[in-house]
Amino acid sequence: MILQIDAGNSRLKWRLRAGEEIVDRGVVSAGGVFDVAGLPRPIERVVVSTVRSDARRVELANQLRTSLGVSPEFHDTQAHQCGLRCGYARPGDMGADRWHALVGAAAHQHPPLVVVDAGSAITVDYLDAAYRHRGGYILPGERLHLNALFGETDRVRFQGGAGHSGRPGRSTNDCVMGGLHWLREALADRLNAESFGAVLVTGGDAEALLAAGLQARWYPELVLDGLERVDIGWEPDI
Ligand SMILES: Nc1ncnc2c1ncn2[C@@H]1O[C@H](COP(=O)(O)OP(=O)(O)O)[C@@H](O)[C@H]1O
Ligand SMILES: CC(C)(COP(=O)(O)O)[C@@H](O)C(=O)NCCC(=O)O
Ligand SMILES: [K+]
Repeated sequence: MILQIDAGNSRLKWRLRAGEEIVDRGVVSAGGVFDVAGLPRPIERVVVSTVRSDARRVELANQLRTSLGVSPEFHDTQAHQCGLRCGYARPGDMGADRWHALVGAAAHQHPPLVVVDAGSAITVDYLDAAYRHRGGYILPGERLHLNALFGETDRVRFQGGAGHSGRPGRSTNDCVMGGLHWLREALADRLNAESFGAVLVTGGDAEALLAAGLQARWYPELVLDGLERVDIGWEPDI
């Protein structure tokens, strides 16, 4: 079996593939322990897409090697791979999750397309009909947004809560949660107003963006879908 890992800044997402079948999958939150020892065996290979630091990459590799006796294969952004061309002058600077999400999107949907990954950061990337990455945007994700308000102010304190009245807030909590909803709606409206191509959304806050009106197809494991295509050398039937 092959263990596929998407190690983001907030959570580690994984799934175990045996041929055509996904036999297990999971999410490990920040600070949580990835109980690798408890996974079904045998695991012959481990492939990883990660945006974490080199030190955290080494830590993950050591854990996997110790627990599974397998050295993970890390896949990073490439200038040209799976028929796609990266729009960065320095491809290695672009987060591997963004690159793999683009590959995964191209495998699900003929471009032109837009990929939105609502993770620790919200990323938006554009792939044209010739499979060329035309660049993108990086914004703070919801957790970072709320952490910044809490951490960088003395008096903005809130409990959270999903509901949004649609009216201006009359308490600190409602102002904060309403403001978060405003940002979701603003991003959804901005993307809905574009006509670049189909929008695909992934990431831990994807459902919140969809609930705020984003018109997009939801692929919860888009990064892992792309990592898998990179691993098997997939190419689009252009
Ligand atoms: N249990 C959770 N732990 C952390 N973030 C979560 C959780 N559930 C939902 N989220 C939301 O998902 C976002 C992180 O999404 P994710 O795609 O896992 O990020 P990354 O790929 O950057 O690790 C956070 O901004 C947070 O709002
Ligand atoms: C922008 C990101 C933090 C998003 O990662 P995530 O939110 O999934 O943890 C990640 O793609 C990254 O570290 N990128 C490096 C900078 C760049 O892509 O230009
Ligand atoms: K991500």
